[in-house]
Amino acid sequence: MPSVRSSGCLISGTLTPFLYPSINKQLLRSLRHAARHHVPACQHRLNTTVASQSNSQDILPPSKPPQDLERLDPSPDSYALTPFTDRCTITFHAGAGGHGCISFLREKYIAAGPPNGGDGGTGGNIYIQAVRGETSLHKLARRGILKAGAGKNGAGKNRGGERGGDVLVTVPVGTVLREVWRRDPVAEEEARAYSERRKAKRAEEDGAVKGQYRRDQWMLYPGSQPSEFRNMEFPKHPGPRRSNLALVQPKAPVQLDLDKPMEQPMLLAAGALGGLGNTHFVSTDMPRPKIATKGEPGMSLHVQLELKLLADVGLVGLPNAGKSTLLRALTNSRARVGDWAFTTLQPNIGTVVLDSHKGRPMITAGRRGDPRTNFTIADIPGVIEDAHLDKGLGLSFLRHIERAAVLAFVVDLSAGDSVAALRALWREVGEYETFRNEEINAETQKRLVDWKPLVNRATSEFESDTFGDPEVFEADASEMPLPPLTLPPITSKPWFVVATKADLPETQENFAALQSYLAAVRDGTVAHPSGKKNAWKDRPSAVPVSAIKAEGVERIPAVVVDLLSG
Ligand SMILES: Nc1nc2c(ncn2[C@@H]2O[C@H](COP(=O)(O)OP(=O)(O)OP(=O)(O)O)[C@@H](O)[C@H]2O)c(=O)[nH]1
Ligand SMILES: [Mg+2]
Repeated sequence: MPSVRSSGCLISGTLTPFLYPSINKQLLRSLRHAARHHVPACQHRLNTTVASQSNSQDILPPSKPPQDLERLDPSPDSYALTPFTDRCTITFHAGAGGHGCISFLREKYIAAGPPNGGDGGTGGNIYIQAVRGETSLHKLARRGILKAGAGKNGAGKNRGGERGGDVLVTVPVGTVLREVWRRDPVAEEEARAYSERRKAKRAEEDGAVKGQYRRDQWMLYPGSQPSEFRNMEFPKHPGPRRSNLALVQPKAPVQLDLDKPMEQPMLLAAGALGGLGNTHFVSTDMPRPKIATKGEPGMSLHVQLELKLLADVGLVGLPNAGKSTLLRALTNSRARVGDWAFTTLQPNIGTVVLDSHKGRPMITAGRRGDPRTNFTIADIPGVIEDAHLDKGLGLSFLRHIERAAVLAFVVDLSAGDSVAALRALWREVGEYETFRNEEINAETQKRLVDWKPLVNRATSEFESDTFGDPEVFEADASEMPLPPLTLPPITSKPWFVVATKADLPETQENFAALQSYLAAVRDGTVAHPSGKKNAWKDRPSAVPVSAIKAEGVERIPAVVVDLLSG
């Protein structure tokens, strides 16, 4: 019935009386009636509150608007694939400096005035800032390279070049940045100048050398003959120069653990200085210098970014336990839900807003006393038996579990013994922890023997004074993996259990068994399900919910905030 559908969409619009004044009230009423019976097709697009006549309405409590619950049991195509990346490498290029200008005053009756070439502009800086609200590194992973703007060249009338544009890199809170390699042309030049000075000292000839100049350092007046410069005595080159900002740059190799939101951006790589205009080279011998210096080239920094903290809460559960449905019930997430295992293939992050900023704060607890207005939840792919041996989606998602502050074990009350399910989940997590510790130990051993940190190569040259081995430079350092991050043990994290599908019949006994098991763990009469000694067991609790009906989920934020605040 395409005609009815289109008119159904039409009548809901507020502009209808103006656009279609001929449609009388009677006709509108009959169209509305027809549209009500054909809502599903256009309701999605209109986002109206027209009541659906679907079967699901029978099981819904009358107080809830139906569309709120429809999103908890969506059709397979009603989801958004949120891009997600928790580790990436990226190269930052700070801006190069603009060149100095060679110019002379020229006015009426002053045919050949004094020099007035301005200096080149400074290159743009690279800043980094950890902010709340970002949950993934996918935007940076897609860029691969980020360049700050180069400084503009100087101009006549002593006008300096414009500064290059800065780049601000925003990353999620909990990102770890580690330097893989860097190329700092100014440091290389410093090393070169140092070794040349030593050579010159030996030959007892320092200072200006007639007819000898490095073409890559100087700008030459285009109107002159090359022979002019061949016979010219060049002034001493000012040498490699750095901006004062470079002093506040973090020392090489950069290692940053950005685990708190930053109020101000932090400088990562300062832009290079611009070249000097020809006014700087005026002397009695050379009153009208036809030379200026080039701008310094900008530095490059290749770093690895890794999310140490993925989200405040990680949902850990067997496949099909209802994790994605729970995330949809708690947040605005559009995670895919399906009645089959491995519906979720990569983490989905949702944000639970605790305070709507209307009236008094609802919950004012935080890790350092600051008011917490929201927290994030990560829906992670389902864990299966022997996942720690890389079965199923294996280690990749266990890695994500390690990156949550609080673990929420999601067990399906309708799928057999939930105590056994919880223990199976903990067994995998515990095994993974053992496996990871071994991995880190092995890595440390290896690196003690043959791993050299990838330090600033120019600095190492400077120290060794063995300039000029290009082979050392060309080694592809990006291939060299960095050691794994050291993270707090998973078993030390606070945890609780979300018992889902409590709306299904005969789930009460299962939940009662789960509760008594948790009470026994708390009291110490039963060992911690991971089998680890120092595991967290202060106050594990179980929350029964029906995620599909959004019942019982409102208790979860309070439990999470309690565990997050320690
Ligand atoms: N009756 C009932 N069904 C539920 C509930 N929660 C989820 N389901 C259903 O269980 C099935 C699996 O839900 P998902 O949310 O996709 O499960 P999952 O844990 O994310 O699954 P994977 O992503 O494969 O690990 C879907 O058909 C849901 O509709 C619930 O509280 N009650
Ligand atoms: Mg899922």
